[in-house]
Amino acid sequence: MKGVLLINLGSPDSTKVSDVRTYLDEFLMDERVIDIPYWKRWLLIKGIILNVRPKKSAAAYAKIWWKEGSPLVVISERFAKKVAANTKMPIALGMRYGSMSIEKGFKELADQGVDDVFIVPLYPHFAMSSTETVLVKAEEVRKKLYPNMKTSAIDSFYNDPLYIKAMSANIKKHLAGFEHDHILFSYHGIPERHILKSDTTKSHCKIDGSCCETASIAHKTCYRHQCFETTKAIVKELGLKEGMYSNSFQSRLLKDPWLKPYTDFEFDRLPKEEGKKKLAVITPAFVSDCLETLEEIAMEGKEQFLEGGGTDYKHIPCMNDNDDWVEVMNTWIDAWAKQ
Ligand SMILES: C=CC1=C(C)c2cc3[nH]c(cc4nc(cc5[nH]c(cc1n2)c(C)c5CCC(=O)O)C(CCC(=O)O)=C4C)c(C)c3C=C
Ligand SMILES: [Fe+2]
Ligand SMILES: [Fe+2]
Repeated sequence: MKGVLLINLGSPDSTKVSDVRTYLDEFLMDERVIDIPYWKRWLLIKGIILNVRPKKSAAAYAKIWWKEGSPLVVISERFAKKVAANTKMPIALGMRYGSMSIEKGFKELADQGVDDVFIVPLYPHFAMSSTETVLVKAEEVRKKLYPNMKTSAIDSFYNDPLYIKAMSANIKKHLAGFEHDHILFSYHGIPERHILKSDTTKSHCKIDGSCCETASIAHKTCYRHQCFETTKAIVKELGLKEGMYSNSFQSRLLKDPWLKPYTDFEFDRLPKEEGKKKLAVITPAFVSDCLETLEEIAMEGKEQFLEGGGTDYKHIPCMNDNDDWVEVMNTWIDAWAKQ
């Protein structure tokens, strides 16, 4: 029997510093997230980061936490429930990190007699720290616990016309009544070196981004190219004018260079250097709202932009469990099931 496993990133169990530490330990010890030799990662994460970061992150989570739990988890559960209501196929949800694990998701499907699983990482764009680590972990679990199960995975959907249409409709709905002079497309950042590591041709991708407009098979796994393509497609769908929008990358950690321009620098630069005072921010790398959108963009970003000279600011919510997005997922699932 066929079934679907939706996989998102995951959150701590609560905003307690100890729970946040456990979650960050699993997340940051992932070799596809902090991609340095094991002993160096161990010293950096266990010796330094886990002594300071959990307290700071726990305080940030406390600002956005819902009565039902982490917004990312609650929204993903609501989404999965709605998708399940529109199909006869069993639908399960798992998280790459935290207690709502990928193992649990597989078990739920296996218990219902599923032996052919469609894996859907809930990330539109490929990155080694998001899609790849999900697929590697899912394969590890399958091999170890369900060796007779068949699996296949959805392709990155950054330019899928259905995703673009649903995203654009969501943006249009939330922009209504908000007068703006600029739209910032803020994507989750990654360290620049990840772009080179994920280049399957080992020659196409360049740190400076001069490669992203030249067609290449490397773009199948190029996060920056895929982000730019999402922007272009949404711009086309919404008919946005040149000069009225731009891209940036958020959520840097540690000192290495990450993809540029940095979102927090843009919050200062746009009002000061470009005279943009009324800003709408959209976050297409996230299908559900989470710490990085609700705290970093909707709260911290707003404060920074207004302090820097901006006058109006709005974060456009992610698609979350809206009906268009649910319908898109059901269409993809049906298409896979018919193959
Ligand atoms: C080196 C560190 C990180 C990389 C690389 C990275 C890539 C990456 N992350 C997401 C999506 C999310 N990240 C979220 C939180 C988060 N991310 C990092 C670090 C890296 N992410 C940390 C340490 C945290 C935890 C919070 C913090 O301490 O700042 C979240 C939100 C989770 C939630 O519970 O709400 C998401 C979603 C993507 C898509 C990505 C690569 C493209
Ligand atoms: Fe992240
Ligand atoms: Fe590129």
